[in-house]
Amino acid sequence: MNGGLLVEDLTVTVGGRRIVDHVGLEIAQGKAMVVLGESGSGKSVTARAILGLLGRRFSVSGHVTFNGGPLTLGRDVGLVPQDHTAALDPLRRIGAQIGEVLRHHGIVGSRSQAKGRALGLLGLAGVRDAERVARAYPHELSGGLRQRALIAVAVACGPRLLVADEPTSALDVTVQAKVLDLLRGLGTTLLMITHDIGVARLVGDTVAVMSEGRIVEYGEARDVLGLPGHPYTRRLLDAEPRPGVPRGALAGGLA
Ligand SMILES: Nc1ncnc2c1ncn2[C@@H]1O[C@H](COP(=O)(O)OP(=O)(O)OP(=O)(O)O)[C@@H](O)[C@H]1O
Repeated sequence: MNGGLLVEDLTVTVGGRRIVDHVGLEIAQGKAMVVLGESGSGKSVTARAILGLLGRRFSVSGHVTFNGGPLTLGRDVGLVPQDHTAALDPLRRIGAQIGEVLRHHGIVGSRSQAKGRALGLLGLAGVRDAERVARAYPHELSGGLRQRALIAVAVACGPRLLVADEPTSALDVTVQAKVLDLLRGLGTTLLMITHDIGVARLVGDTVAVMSEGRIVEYGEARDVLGLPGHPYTRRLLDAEPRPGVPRGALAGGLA
């Protein structure tokens, strides 16, 4: 593969326990992959291992390449974290937090340049009233706006890969759909982690289903979510609330 993300044979152990087990993933440039699985299946640890963000307690092996070379956090890849309350500094205005990322990476030299650029990034993240949001402290904003602010931070350095870990799980359904649309529309290669099949349907070109640290099923989203081959995927799909379909119908029908 020439472009995109390639993860080969990724294994993570902690305290003698293997929590990610020989995981391989491939995302073509500009495409979106969703890693889907229940809580504790190893999705977040996989994402953090790919980004090199796991602490020393974790032992990590395997290969990660992006566009054929090593992956550099900040320059190549932006992270949209799960918890927008914890990820923003409560004591600093949103504009200053975005500006700091821009200056830290040498993208702008002066404070006034940083300010202008921060407003542009908030606009890109779908914020209509960028001036007001830039002046606000995190607690003055809705969850949806805080998540958009984090997207602005994540895309500040023009990354070609975005990793988003449950980016909309704290948002209500309408805001969730808008933020997912936005992430999808940015055109970067996207790795999204979720336990929500609805999110996987909206975002994924491809879907990898994870259970107990392993990828149990992997393929085009329409195939994996339309006609799942693995019993675990069928159980996940069957637990999805859908109007008019009795629970158990899918697992029973395909088993
Ligand atoms: N710091 C840690 N020390 C020890 N074990 C950990 C640590 N972090 C995660 N784990 C274990 O690794 C496994 C995978 O966790 P992970 O957070 O990747 O799951 P997940 O699929 O992302 O779940 P969730 O959706 O709840 O975040 C779990 O069994 C978890 O207990």
